[in-house]
Amino acid sequence: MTNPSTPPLSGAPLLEVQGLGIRFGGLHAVRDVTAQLQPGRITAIIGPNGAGKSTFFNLISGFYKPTSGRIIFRGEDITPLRTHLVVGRGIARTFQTTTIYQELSVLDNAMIGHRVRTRAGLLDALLRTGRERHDESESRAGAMRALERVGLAGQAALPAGALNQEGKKRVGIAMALASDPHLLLLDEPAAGMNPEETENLMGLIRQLVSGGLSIALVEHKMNLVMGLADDILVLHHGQKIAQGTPAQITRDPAVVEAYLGSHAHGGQMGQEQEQGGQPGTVQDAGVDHA
Ligand SMILES: Nc1ncnc2c1ncn2[C@@H]1O[C@H](COP(=O)(O)OP(=O)(O)OP(=O)(O)O)[C@@H](O)[C@H]1O
Repeated sequence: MTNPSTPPLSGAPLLEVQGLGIRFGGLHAVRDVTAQLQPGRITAIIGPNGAGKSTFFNLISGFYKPTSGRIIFRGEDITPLRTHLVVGRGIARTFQTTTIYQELSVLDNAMIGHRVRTRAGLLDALLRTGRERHDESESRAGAMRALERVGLAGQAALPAGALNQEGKKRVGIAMALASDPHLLLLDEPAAGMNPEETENLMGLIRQLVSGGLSIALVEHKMNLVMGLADDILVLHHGQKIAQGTPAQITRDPAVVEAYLGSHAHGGQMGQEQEQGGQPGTVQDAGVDHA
């Protein structure tokens, strides 16, 4: 499924990884992955537990340095850059477990997102040193713009802890958006959300993309992935086994095998199977539909 607002492919990828890999001791967590992410699109990265999805995100965002391969973003080789420089180039991410500061206001959280991501100075941000005060108005404006984008401008003064689960997720996304990225990486954005909240989140993601943002997400909930993604990259044992549209991916024998295999070996996917899935598809392979 392609978003109605999806722009035609212009040719130049937004992000390209070439032979990307990382080893942890003897474990090859990501191995020789070559793939492209196109601008203005939603790319989902899926795969059984332990497939290397989060590690892939950590590589792209500069948290881990690859042991092989290159990462090209908007035509620039960003492989050697440290995290805050990667953010400066326009890649921001959320985390599986979003760290928000419950006692601080929604606005302060978004401002911390702006400062941490652009200056790599959490302590500065929390202690409000002179340098930070100097940047305060810039951060405030950036944070407010981010809150408007996630629909939280009206709750800016509330303590973040007063928001419901969906609101807290939106704060986490605003923290990432505060650096005004070109590419937003969402790590399991729907984790812990009920179906209604998940639907709302999908609406927000579509809205952000129609506003010009490109998004890559790691997600286990297949209804979200299949309903949202323009393009899906499938990892298994750290390797890319397929990339294509949701329709292509659900019928890809290697993908079905990877999911069925992981299900058969102790149900690694760990989620219940929904009634009525189509036989021989990823939906049928023990993947969570939420
Ligand atoms: N910092 C690290 N040190 C050692 N091993 C790691 C590290 N980070 C990840 N791994 C290992 O790399 C492999 C891939 O992990 P990763 O978290 O990327 O998988 P995943 O696909 O995101 O899994 P899940 O769906 O469970 O979140 C796993 O075997 C994991 O234990």
